[in-house]
Amino acid sequence: MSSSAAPAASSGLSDRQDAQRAPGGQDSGLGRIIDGKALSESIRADVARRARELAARGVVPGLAVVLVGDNPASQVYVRNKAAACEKAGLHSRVLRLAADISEQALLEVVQELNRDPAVHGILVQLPLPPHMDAAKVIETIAADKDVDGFHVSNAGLLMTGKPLFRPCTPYGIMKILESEQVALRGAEAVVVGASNIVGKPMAMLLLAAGATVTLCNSKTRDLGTQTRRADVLVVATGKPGIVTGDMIKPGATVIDVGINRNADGKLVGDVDFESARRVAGAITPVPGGVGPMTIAMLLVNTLEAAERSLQH
Ligand SMILES: Nc1nc2c(c(=O)[nH]1)N[C@@H](CN(C=O)c1ccc(C(=O)N[C@@H](CCC(=O)O)C(=O)O)cc1)CN2
Repeated sequence: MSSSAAPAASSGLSDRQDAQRAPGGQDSGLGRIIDGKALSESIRADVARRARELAARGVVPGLAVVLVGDNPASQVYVRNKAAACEKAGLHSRVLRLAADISEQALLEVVQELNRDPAVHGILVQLPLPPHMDAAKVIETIAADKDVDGFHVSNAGLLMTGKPLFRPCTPYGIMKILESEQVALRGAEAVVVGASNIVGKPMAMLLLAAGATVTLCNSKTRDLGTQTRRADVLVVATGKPGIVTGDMIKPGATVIDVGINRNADGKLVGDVDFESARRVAGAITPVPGGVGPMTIAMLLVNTLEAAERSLQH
């Protein structure tokens, strides 16, 4: 990590990052580990409080989760979503469908949920089996129940600066940056990975917050030249170790979205954590960084869908 301790305005670091440096401008040598689990728990507690207020007005927020097939990771995520709902006082319904169900039958399940007034939020767990057109399935979800924020209408609203539902992972990352007091206005933000679920909406949210955004993809030449400019670096490629410490600007905030299992069965991100931590000002770990925030923000989106239902 850099040994200079310039003020936040010129270093590109948050106040908290600068404050963390030792007196005399000496660094500890390691970036701080951002605790996404703790932050997600405080958000979930707030959702629980708001859900109790809604319940007092006669509305229990309801989430329907559709799981097609038996992908082991998806089964865990869906179980965790249902458990998180229950803990926060939200009602959840999990619909488990066989891997060989027809696309038409799945669309009918979604349409039925669209009509159900007790269901405020609907999500179809991804990935879907290969015989399904995921985009078609997502477009079938009513946009005002699309708590994943993946529907083309919600993508358009986000792009034009009037978001209804923000996709949960990028939304969770924005909450992490806010809680870390990272100054985004005028900051250089680099997003590696241009998926519809994470990279593209992430770029939109950072842009809306005033950052200058570079969105890299799998064809970006000399990735390190781009990433080394970043005050805020978000990596979401699904490629373990694609970003190493030498590709990071000293003091940068590094957000690792990757969840990969290495040869030893250990979960690792897309960022090489050990080398990155020697350069970054702060970094999210895997596990315990972005992942828990994804589920917390799903609860927020579901709760807000239910709150909006009272306004109609
Ligand atoms: N319909 C959707 N499908 C998928 C989404 C999504 O947001 N909507 N995102 C991912 C999976 N996902 C949620 O669905 C998800 C992934 C990881 C975590 C998480 O908490 N990870 C933990 C580690 C968990 C483990 O031990 O495996 C962590 O990072 O600490 C939550 C949600 C793809 N599909």
